[in-house]
Amino acid sequence: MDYQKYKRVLGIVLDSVGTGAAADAAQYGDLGADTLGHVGVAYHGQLHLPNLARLGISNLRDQPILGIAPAKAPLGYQGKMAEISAGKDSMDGHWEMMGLPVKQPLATFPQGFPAEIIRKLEEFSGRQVIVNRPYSGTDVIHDYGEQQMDTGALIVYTSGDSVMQIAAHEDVIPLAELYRICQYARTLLNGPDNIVGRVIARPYIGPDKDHFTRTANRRDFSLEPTGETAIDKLHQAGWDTIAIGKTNDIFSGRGFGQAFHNENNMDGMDHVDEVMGQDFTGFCFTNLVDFDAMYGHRRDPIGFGQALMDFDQRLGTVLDQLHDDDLLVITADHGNDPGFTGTDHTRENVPLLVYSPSMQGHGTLGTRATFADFGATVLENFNLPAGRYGSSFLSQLQ
Ligand SMILES: O=P(O)(O)O[C@H]1O[C@H](CO)[C@@H](O)[C@H]1O
Ligand SMILES: [Mn+2]
Ligand SMILES: [Mn+2]
Repeated sequence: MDYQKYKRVLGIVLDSVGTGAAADAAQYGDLGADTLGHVGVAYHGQLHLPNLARLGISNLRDQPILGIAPAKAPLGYQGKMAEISAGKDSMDGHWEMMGLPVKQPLATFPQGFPAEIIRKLEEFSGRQVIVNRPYSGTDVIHDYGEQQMDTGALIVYTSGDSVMQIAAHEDVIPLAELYRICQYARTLLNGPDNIVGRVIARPYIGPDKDHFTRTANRRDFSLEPTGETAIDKLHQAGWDTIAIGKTNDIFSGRGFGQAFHNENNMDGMDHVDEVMGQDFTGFCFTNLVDFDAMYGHRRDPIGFGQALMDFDQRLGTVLDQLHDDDLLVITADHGNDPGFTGTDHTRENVPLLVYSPSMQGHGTLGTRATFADFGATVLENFNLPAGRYGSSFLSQLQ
């Protein structure tokens, strides 16, 4: 089988690393949000991202990130992508990248989930449901974790996104049982009345409320993709499709030939190194979730910046390992500005950094009208027909 330019495409999604408010940010209450910009401000010019800088992370912005000068001759091509999905969650972002924007808003529950759903959940699990309203996931285990341990209840909570999250102590509800309960909850939220993007298992450990921590045994039970994605097309055509991290969960595993679970960002980068050592032909789709889960939702710009610097260091190894016929694409799925009010995602454009050592030139890809341009480019590279959304920038990469 023949491909156009690149034998391996390595996509890395820096979860929630937005690069400034989207044109429609006001509709989401997110005017002025700028994840990368505000992390830079929090560091007073001391944020050091040499490899992202070489790839042009500051070049693609109207205002450079504080302390990161735009590269004079950046490596490869850079731009931004705007989102057309009717949401700003991970599922919307990743599905749209793969050609399946979520056009109808999914259900959100600012007042908590309907009594009928809670009743069924209690009946199935034989456990009481507590909380049932929007909450920060770290606050909710601090405030209700001890009650959860004493009673064996399920902490059910949500956010501004279309998510049902279920938290339970690992010693009180074994993981297998928690996952089973989440899988059942999934079946209650597939429509037609309530269509919810994700049910997320949120296990935690620790002796008491001041020492509870969430574990890497989080699992996302996503809605089954409602149409064909670029991953499906690649897989059906016989190309290799590899998921690293949450990407596998986000597509309900559909279309991936191989999948790795990440313990954290550095473990995710270990998997990237491992996969780069494989002789595959196709697409590897990585998600690094710590930016979002550990720092964005916690509104911790210093932690966020440190995670970016840690990633940047690992990126250096990736750049050294790239083959001439590899294409590296670094992007994000939404924003989560740690300098913004609240604890929710922010509607932002996302960076688009595209590089192969075989490139002779460099240049700009502008502001892409949809995240789907990424998937469209991958499809064209592997000689597959374009979907309804997205336009390929493959021919611009010289
Ligand atoms: O506060 P935590 O539990 O991290 O939850 C966050 O994680 C969800 C998925 O990104 C978001 O919708 C938000 O609710
Ligand atoms: Mn995300
Ligand atoms: Mn999030």
